[in-house]
Amino acid sequence: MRAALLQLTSSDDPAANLVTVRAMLREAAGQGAGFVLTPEVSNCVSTDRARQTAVLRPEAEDAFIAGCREEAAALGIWLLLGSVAVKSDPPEPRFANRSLLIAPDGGIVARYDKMHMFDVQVSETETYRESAGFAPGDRAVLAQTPFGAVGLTVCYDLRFAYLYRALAQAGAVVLTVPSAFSPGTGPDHWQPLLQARAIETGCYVLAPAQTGSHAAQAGKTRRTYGHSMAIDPWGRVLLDAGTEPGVFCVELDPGAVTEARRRLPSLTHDRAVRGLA
Ligand SMILES: O=C(O)CNC(=O)[C@H](CS)NC(=O)CCC(=O)C(=O)O
Repeated sequence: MRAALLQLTSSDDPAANLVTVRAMLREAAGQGAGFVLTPEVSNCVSTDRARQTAVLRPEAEDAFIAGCREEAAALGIWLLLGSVAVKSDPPEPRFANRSLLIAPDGGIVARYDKMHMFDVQVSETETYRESAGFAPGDRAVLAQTPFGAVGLTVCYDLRFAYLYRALAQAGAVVLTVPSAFSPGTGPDHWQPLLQARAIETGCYVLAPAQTGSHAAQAGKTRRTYGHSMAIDPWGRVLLDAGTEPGVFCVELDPGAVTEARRRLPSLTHDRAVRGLA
């Protein structure tokens, strides 16, 4: 199975982003990919609440999602919309940061709302308050596919190892981490965390990312770290996409999951943690 990671510099215009993503989906399918993954908030990178309120829609009315489903069906590919920002069901006023897995017939087979909110002051000049705009999800999601069970996560979730362990112990062989990682944390944390999650679980870790300078919003330019990555179940880096947008392919071998877990079966060696109460 060939997977393709799309590295994007999404703008705050969902219609323009759709045109870009559809072209890249065709390029990925042309390169033989049967599973294509996009980064966090592929439909709209924006920190401007008024702009988001104007352009974002509930999932069922979102033209970006509809267009991507149509393209996936036309190409006959599996598609992970790493995440899309969508309006939540009332009365929740905040948006959902939602990962959608789309089957080759265009149907949505799994949806996961990002659980951990990035409420962090990375430095004097870099502060994030994700929970102000987004409502966190409260359940993990494992999706069955012909290439194995896929555990859905998003970006900052990466720092919470228990989620990945639970997904792997529930049967995941692929873990997805679509992201818009911050330039202040990416250089030191992104790759080691992705490798740790792969090593701990014996899963493939697929992490398509936003990259570069996004449209200025409310006077501030949003920057993201890029470096979309694929890690194999032994923890080796299969792909580092650098910082330019593009389509990046990797080969997935289900046998590699079995082999990594045979050599290092730590996933079955859990002990209860006692003595701290
Ligand atoms: O706000 C949006 O447009 C979409 N959401 C994001 O970009 C989120 C919250 S600001 N980014 C992260 O989770 C980065 C985590 C990170 O960088 C780390 O864990 O170090």
